[in-house]
Amino acid sequence: MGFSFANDVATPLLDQVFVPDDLKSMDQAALCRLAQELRGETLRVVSETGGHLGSSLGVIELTVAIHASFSAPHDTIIWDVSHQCYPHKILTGRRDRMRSLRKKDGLSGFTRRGESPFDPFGAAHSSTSISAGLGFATARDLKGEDGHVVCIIGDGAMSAGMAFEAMNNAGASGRPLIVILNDNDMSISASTGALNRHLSDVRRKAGTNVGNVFENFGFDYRGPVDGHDLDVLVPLLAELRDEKDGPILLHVITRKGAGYAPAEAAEDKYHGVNPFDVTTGKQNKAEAKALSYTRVFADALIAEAETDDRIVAITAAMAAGTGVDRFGAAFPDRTFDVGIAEQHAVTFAAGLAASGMKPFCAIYSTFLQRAYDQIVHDVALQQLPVRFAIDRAGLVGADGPTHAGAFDILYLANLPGFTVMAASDEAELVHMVATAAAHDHGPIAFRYPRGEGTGVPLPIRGEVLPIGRGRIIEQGGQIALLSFGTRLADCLKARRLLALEGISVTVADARFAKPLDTALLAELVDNHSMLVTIEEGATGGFGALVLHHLANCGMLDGRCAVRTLTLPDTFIAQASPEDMYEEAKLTARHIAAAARNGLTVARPNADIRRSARAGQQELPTRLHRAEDR
Ligand SMILES: Cc1ncc(C[n+]2csc(CCOP(=O)(O)OP(=O)(O)O)c2C)c(N)n1
Ligand SMILES: CC(=O)[C@@H](O)[C@H](O)COP(=O)(O)O
Ligand SMILES: [Mg+2]
Repeated sequence: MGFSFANDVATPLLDQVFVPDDLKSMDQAALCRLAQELRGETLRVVSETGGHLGSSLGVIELTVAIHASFSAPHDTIIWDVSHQCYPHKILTGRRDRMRSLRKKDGLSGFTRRGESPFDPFGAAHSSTSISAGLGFATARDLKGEDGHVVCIIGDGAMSAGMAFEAMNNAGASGRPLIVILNDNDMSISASTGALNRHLSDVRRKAGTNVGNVFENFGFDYRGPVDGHDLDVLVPLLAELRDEKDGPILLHVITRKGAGYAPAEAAEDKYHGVNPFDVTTGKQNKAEAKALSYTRVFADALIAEAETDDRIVAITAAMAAGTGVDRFGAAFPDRTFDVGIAEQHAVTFAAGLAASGMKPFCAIYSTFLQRAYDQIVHDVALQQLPVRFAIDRAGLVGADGPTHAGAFDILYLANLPGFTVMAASDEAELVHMVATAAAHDHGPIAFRYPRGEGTGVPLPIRGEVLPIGRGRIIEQGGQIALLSFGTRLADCLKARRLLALEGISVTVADARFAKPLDTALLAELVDNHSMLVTIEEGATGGFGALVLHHLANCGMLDGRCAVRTLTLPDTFIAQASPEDMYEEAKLTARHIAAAARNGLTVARPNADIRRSARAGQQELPTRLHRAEDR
C-alpha cells in the first residue's frame, strides 16, 4: 500500500481529534485521511524531538483502527515496549505537548500511567503487555465489569520468554483478551530466532492453515492481515470486539518506518533517531568529540578476541546498541544475538563458561535487571566466569527512568564471588575489558555509561588490573573524594573548586566496588578528616559497601566523617544526562558542597586519634587537622 504525505500536509481532521471518541463519527474515507495526517504529524514532531520513529510510523493505521473500534480509556489499550506510542499519544489528547517528547518536564517517550488515563500501563521494557493485559482482564471479570483489553506486541517483543509465559497463562484462562501481534519482521535490528522463522513462514503461506504456534496456546488465531489497510482493519477489529469467547491473537503485517522513504530504506528503519530534516531524512548529529564508550568496548573486545579464541559475545537484541555488531563483523561465529531474552542470554553464557569459553554478556544495566535470578542462581552460585559488559550505567537521558542504569552496583556487588568494576573513562574501560578477559575464576562485571568518552588517549592494549586495587589520582589533605565510575571527572572539578577555598582534597578512583581496596580505604580514612564516596548508582551500592567495611573494622569511630553520594531514592524523569545529574546532586558543585558541609562537622581526624594512640609521635607534615584549616 502506497502512502502519500507531505511535510506541510493540512490536518483538518486531526484538528478535530481531542480524544479517541472523536474518531467514532468518521467514515472509512475520513479515517484513511486521518491516518495520512497522523503520519505527517508524527514525522513533523519526531523530526524536531528525535525519538523512536520507525515503530511509530509502522502503527499509524493500526492506531487509528484501534481507537476507531474501541473506546479507550474504558477499553484498556496496552502498547508493548510502547516506543511506538507517539500516534497513540497524538490521538489521546497530547498532540499539543508532543514537542516536549523525551525532554525535561515533557512527555515520556513511552506510555506512562501518571501521564494520561489513556496510558493504563507504563512500559519501555519489552514483552510485558500480555501479562499486564491478562491482569486487567482478570480484574474486569472478577469485578463483573465489561470492557475490552487489547495488547499490541511486536514480533521482537513476542520473542521474549515473558510473552510466552503470559500467552501460556492467558490461553489457558479462556478470558476474553485481544492480542495484536504487530509483525514487521524487525526488532531493533533484524529479528532473530525460530519464532521469527515461523512468522515468516506464516506470512509466506498466508491463507493456508499453516501450523500455528499461537493456536496451540489456546488463542483463536486470526490473520495475517495487512496492518496498513484500514478497510480491512476497522471492520475486522469491530468483529473481534464483539466476540467475547476467549483470547484472540490477531496477526497483522506492517512495515517499520512505513510511509517515510528514508526510514524504509534505512537498515534500522529509523528505530531511534536524532532530530532530522524531514525532506532529506538527514539526522542532525553533533560532531563526536570522542569515541563512545560502546565503541571503545567493542574495539577492546575485538583486540582481546584476536588472541583468545575462547572469547565470545552475546547480546539480547541490542547488537548495535552494545557494539556487539562490530564484534560480530569481526567474529561472526563467536557472536550470538539471542533476541529479547536477557534471562536466556545469561544462562546461555553460564553454559558457555562452564564449558571453558569466555562469554562476554553485553547487556544494558537496566535490561540486565530482567536476568537477576539467572545471575544469582546460574552464574554466581556456580562461580562461573561470565563476563558482564554493562553499558548504559547511570542516568541515560531521554529514555528516562525506565532505562536508567541505577541498580546494577548493588544487585551485583552483594553477590559472593562477584568482581564488580566501573570505568572512570574510556582508557580504564580498555583495561577492564582486558582484566575481564583474563579473569577466569568467577563472574566479573564492568560498567560504563551511555555516550561519548572523555577523549582521553586510549592504550594500545588493555592491561590486566590488579583485582581489588583502586588508585589515587590527586593527593591532597583534609578531604578524600573516592569515586566509583565516571563521576571521577566531576570529583576533579570539585577538587579545584575546594582548592579555591583553601581546602585540600585527595581524589581517588576506586575502580572496584568488589572486592573493595581496603588498604586504600584505611589510608584515606587515616589521613583525612572527611571521606566522600561518589557513584552513579542507587543507595545500597558502592558507598554502602564502604560504610559496611569501615564500620565493621571500627574505622567509623570518630576518626573520619564519611558521606556517600549516590543517585537519590527517586526515579528521575527524562532530561539531558547533565540535567538529570544536576537533579541527582552528583555534579562537581554538589560534590564540593557535600565535602565542604561535611568538613564543618568533621570530628578530630585520624592523625590526632592516631597520635594519641601512638604516644604523641610527630605528625607527618602532609596531614592536616580539621581545625588547622
Ligand atoms: C527487556 C528489554 N530488552 C531490550 C529492549 C530494547 N528494545 C526496545 S524496542 C526493541 C525491539 C522491539 O521489537 P518489536 O517488538 O518487534 O517492535 P518494533 O520496534 O519492531 O515495532 C528492543 C530490543 C527493551 N526495551 N526491553
Ligand atoms: C526502546 C528501547 O528500549 C531502545 O530503543 C532504547 O531506547 C535504546 O537505548 P539507546 O538509545 O541508549 O541505545
Ligand atoms: Mg518488530
